[in-house]
Amino acid sequence: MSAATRTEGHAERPPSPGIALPERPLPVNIHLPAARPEDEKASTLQRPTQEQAEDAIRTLLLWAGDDPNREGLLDTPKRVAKAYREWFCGYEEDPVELLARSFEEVEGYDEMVLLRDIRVESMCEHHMCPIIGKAHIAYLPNGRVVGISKLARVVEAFGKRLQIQEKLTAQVANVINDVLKPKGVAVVFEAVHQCMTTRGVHKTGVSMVTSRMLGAFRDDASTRREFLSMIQGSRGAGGEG
Ligand SMILES: Nc1nc2c(ncn2[C@@H]2O[C@H](COP(=O)(O)OP(=O)(O)OP(=O)(O)O)[C@@H](O)[C@H]2O)c(=O)[nH]1
Ligand SMILES: [Zn+2]
Repeated sequence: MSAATRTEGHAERPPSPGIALPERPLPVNIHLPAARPEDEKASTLQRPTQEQAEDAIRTLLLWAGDDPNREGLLDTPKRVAKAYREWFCGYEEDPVELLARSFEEVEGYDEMVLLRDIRVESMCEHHMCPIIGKAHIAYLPNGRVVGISKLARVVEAFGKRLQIQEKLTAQVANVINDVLKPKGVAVVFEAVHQCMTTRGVHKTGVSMVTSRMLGAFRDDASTRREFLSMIQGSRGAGGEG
């Protein structure tokens, strides 16, 4: 379906005041990092206008079987377009930049740093349904540490995109490893996929667990065990989704 699809009655719609648009303008070109350098060209896309995005949502309202021109739905395209700015704000973030500032005055601290139970809100790229859960991130510093909130920000930056959980897990671990160059990184995600609970197979109480271990966490079983035992008490995706 084209994002620019128009629906009947669009021209007669009254203006819909009252919904403030986000202040920060979106870049017109969408640049997605290419998996391989040869894909670089194909990954630059033109962003539709706000009007085109709202038209696309009107089309989906019709597709759902409702009338986009009834009073309750008049502002919905604008609201949904605004909500997309929140749900997908990760595309505007650079995770490398988030980790750029680190601190070396750590008095030789070289034990594990663990951030447990980081709330995860992502969106499944197959159905555009929420993925809700928790992440646990640990690393073994190699002379420097990062501000601890930055690890949670990295989860946000990759989470607030269209994802599959395996890729999300790998991206978080890889960027910490690449930028901080620690002795090891361990990342575990536990999440409920609403595409499995609210539709399709309709299985509730199921969470998906993914992990990526790098460096010492991959090579040394006792380091990995220590990490796993430290997150043991907080297992579970949080009962949501
Ligand atoms: N591996 C993986 N699969 C996911 C993730 N999120 C959703 N899926 C699955 O992606 C699959 C897409 O399967 P398809 O057969 O193409 O889509 P579908 O017909 O809607 O599948 P059903 O969900 O089984 O109804 C489904 O099995 C989903 O459960 C994820 O993060 N990782
Ligand atoms: Zn899905």
